[in-house]
Amino acid sequence: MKIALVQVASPDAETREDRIDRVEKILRSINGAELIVLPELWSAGYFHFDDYAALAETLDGPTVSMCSRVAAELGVHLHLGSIIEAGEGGQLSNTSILLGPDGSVVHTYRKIHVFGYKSKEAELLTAGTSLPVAALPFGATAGITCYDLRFPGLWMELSTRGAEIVIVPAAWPAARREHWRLLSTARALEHQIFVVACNAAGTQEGVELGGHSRVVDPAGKVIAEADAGESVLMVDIDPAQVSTVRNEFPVINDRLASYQTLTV
Ligand SMILES: O=C(O)CCC(=O)C(=O)O
Repeated sequence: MKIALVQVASPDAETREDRIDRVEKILRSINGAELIVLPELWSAGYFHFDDYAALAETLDGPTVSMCSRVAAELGVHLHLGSIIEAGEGGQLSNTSILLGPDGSVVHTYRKIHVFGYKSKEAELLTAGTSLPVAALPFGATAGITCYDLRFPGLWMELSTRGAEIVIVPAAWPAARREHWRLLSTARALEHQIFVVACNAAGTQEGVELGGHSRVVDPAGKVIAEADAGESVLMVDIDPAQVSTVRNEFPVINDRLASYQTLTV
C-alpha cells in the first residue's frame, strides 16, 4: 500500500487561498497512493496565531472542500492534516480530518493536548474530547496531532482501541527534531503499529519547522524519512506487518490492562 506524505511549507507572505491552490496542484501530481497525508494547520499556518479567528473554517470551508474534491477525484483516502475549526459559540479547535475515497469525512479529531510552550494555541483553542479509530480497508486507522505524540496515555488508549496505523500531522519545530524522531519511533515500537508522521516545512513567524516526515513500521524500523524542505515522501507499507510482528514477538499480550492496581 502506497502512502504519500506531503510536507508543506506555509510561508508568512503566502495567502491561505494561494496555498490551497498550490497544494491542490501537488496533490494532483501524486500517482498511485492509496493514502495521502498533509501536516497540521498547513493552510492557516500553525504559527499565524493572530490570524486564527479570521482563518477559522467549518467542515465545508475552503480547505476541506478542496481536499474532499481531490480525494474523490483521485479515489484516495486523504488525511488533510488539520484546520482551525469554527465551532458552536465561537469556540475554535485544531481539527484533524480523514476523508474517504468518495470525499466524505471518515472521522474528525480535535487535538486533545493543545500546546502552550512558545505557542498561543492553548490560549486560543479548545481541547478535544474524543478519540476515533476507523476500520479502513488497510487497517484500523486513527489520527492524532503533533504535541499529542508526547503523551503515552493517549497512545495506550489508541492501542487498546485497536489502532494499527496512527497518522500524526504536525507543525513540529526544528529545535526539537530529535524528540520528533525519538518519540515517533518509540510509539511505533511500543504499540507495534505503523506511525505515519507528516510534519510541516519552511519557516513561519521566525520559527523553523522541522520537516523530516517519517513512517515507522510496527518493529520500530524507520522505513522512510524526508529531509527538511517542502517535499512529497512516497512510501510502500504492508499493513499485514502489524499482525506478523505481533505474532512473532507478542509483547502487547504481556501488557497489563492497568498498572494502577499494583501495590506499593
Ligand atoms: O511538542 C513539541 O515539541 C511540538 C508541539 C507542537 O509544535 C504542536 O503541538 O504544534
